Amino acid sequence: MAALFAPFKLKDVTLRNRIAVPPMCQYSAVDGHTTDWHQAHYASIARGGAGLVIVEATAVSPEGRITPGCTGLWTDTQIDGMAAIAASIKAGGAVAGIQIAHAGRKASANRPWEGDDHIAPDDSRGWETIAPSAIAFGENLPQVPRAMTKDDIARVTADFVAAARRALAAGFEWLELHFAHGYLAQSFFNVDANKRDDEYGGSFEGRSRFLLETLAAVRAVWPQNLPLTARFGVIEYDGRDEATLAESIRLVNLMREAGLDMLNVSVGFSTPHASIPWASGPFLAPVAQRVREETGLPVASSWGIDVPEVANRVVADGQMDLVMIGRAHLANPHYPLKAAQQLEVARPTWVLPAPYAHWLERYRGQA
Ligand SMILES: Cc1cc2c(cc1C)N(C[C@H](O)[C@H](O)[C@H](O)COP(=O)(O)O)c1[nH]c(=O)[nH]c(=O)c1N2
Ligand SMILES: CC(=O)[C@H]1CCCN(Cc2ccccc2)C1
Repeated sequence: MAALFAPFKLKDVTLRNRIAVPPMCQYSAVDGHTTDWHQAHYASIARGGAGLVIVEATAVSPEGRITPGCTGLWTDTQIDGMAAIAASIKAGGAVAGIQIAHAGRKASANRPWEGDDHIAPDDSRGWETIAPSAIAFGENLPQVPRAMTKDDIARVTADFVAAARRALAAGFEWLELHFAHGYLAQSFFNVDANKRDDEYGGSFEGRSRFLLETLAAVRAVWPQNLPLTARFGVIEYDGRDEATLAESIRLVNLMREAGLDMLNVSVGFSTPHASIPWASGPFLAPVAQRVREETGLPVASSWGIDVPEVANRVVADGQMDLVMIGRAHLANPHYPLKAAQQLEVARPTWVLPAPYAHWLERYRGQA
């Protein structure tokens, strides 16, 4: 049995295999509401055979969006569209997950293919951004955010709780907190982005407070029998990796104690000056393994792990429990079929739903 196609049980949820479609923004929402684009995108990708499909970073408030085209769960009218998507993912045979997020100082930006930069200050499409401190990300995101007050912090944590409730109402069974990629939560933890001198900054405890408080608040409303996970950047590739990793693992252990069920290991993306080893294949797999071994949590990870044999090996070797395979699914929503064929899984076509699998199985030897 190929390790990649072994089922995976977490709390009361069982995935049919170790292939997860990670959250991938579609930038196609209208005032945070999903559209036909999302419905078709998620339904088709879920039919491809992945065990888990996680819906894109979904903002907990309007100012928490990255771009005006990002989805939201900040108001009840956004639930119906998400409920239809969750139902389609389940109908495709995958577990329906969703990631909830606040973009912090990276918010109020143009779509990647429309500049990938902050919306100009005089452009009415944009909005004021907020962050732990009045420090800009830089380069294409030069806008200096407003430093959050304690009331802002309490409100955003409450927004995460409200969004989690809406995600549950929509029928999602897997919730991921977006604590990575230089967005609000990551920036609270990052020593360069967070220069606060109150209890939400400074020491490790201060910089961890927002993440731990928000995790605890969401855990209290998310059913204990359903997975509550977080995507968190444990490394920045900014020259201080060992120190960052040590602190990050310390925080992940505290998250585990606060009820986190799994960590989705990612990169911090807190600075435009990082040296990320993109060309090194599955560069994050050894980091994921270290987190898995030093926290005892199941871990997922990603970044360039799309060759089936490589994806299979990182699971077989115990580096991660789930492989988040993103862009390869944009290129081929039936990626798991290709993986099943290459890994010589029995009756590979049956990773697809019966209306497809039956007829493909009859054409043996088809590439
Ligand atoms: C178009 C698009 C959109 C997003 C992403 C990527 C891309 C390409 N990624 C990162 C993604 O989940 C994944 O981790 C990376 O793409 C790396 O995996 P692959 O190398 O693509 O398999 C991403 N990550 C995340 O945590 N939340 C998100 O909403 C998004 N959105
Ligand atoms: C929302 C989120 O976490 C995403 C938004 C799109 C860019 N993502 C980061 C990314 C960088 C390089 C290649 C692929 C992805 C982060």
